[in-house]
Amino acid sequence: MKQIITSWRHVFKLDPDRFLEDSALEAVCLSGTDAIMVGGSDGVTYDNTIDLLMRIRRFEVPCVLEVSDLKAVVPGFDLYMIPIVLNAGHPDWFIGQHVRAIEQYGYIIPWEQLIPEGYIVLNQEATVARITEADTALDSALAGSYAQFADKLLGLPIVYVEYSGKIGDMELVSEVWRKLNNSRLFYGGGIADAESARRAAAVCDTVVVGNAIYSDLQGALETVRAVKAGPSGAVDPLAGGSI
Ligand SMILES: CC(C)=CCC/C(C)=C/CC/C(C)=C/CC/C(C)=C/CC/C(C)=C/CC/C(C)=C/CC/C(C)=C/COP(=O)(O)OP(=O)(O)O
Ligand SMILES: O=P(O)(O)OC[C@@H](O)CO
Ligand SMILES: [Mg+2]
Repeated sequence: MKQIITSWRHVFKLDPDRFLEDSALEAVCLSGTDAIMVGGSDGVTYDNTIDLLMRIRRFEVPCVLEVSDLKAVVPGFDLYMIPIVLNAGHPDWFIGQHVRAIEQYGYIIPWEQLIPEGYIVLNQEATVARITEADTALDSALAGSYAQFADKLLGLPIVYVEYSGKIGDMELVSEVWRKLNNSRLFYGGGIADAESARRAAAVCDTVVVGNAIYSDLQGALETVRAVKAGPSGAVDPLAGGSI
């Protein structure tokens, strides 16, 4: 099942702490996106997570939880994404919380459902940067070195360039992508319409769209087709997949 991530080109990230009416959730789940990722950097609780999971489960789209708080780990997701913040200013966000989680819950962890993600956090205004005290002042070369560390030394399946809340430097993203051999590159941050989606899709493996779902649903929905269409503009009927 973990293999499924290699077919993802587009992912919508839904925040359990934000309101989304039923019609909007339906449009997101039926949009043709490859997966729904549930997660946020704060305000995520067991109750708001299970509520959102139950609403998404009315649809067939794969649904994964990005774990940011142990108290909000809900059973029933297809996969559990485990963020490791490579450029965190405090080791808690790289290894500390993870080891404590394993110490506490190791006996019930469904390892075959866990996928680690090596985050490179680059927007210093984002909550995730503040919480993890991330060193966001990286140039392309240094970001590429973090990526190589994650890919070649740690063997992580995903490197995630995170600009949450703003559009990133696509030259830097492209440089990071060139440095990867085995890890997939996820890009997230400020993708809000077809044009920004196309530019990101050209320099990464998987485009993640979050905030736009809440601020401009129509623009967010257009990103699916833009990402899947590829550079020629033609939609690949074989792209995407299901569990
Ligand atoms: C089914 C079952 C019983 C499962 C048990 C599974 C289990 C207990 C597994 C534990 C395994 C494990 C090792 C867990 C790690 C625990 C943990 C809490 C690790 C820390 C994760 C971390 C580094 C969090 C920091 C924040 C972060 C990177 C969040 C990721 C999501 C993100 C960046 C969202 C952006 O959110 P947004 O709200 O948009 O933020 P901004 O405001 O910044 O834009
Ligand atoms: O919310 P946006 O800016 O789209 O970013 C998506 C995702 O990378 C957030 O973790
Ligand atoms: Mg967000």
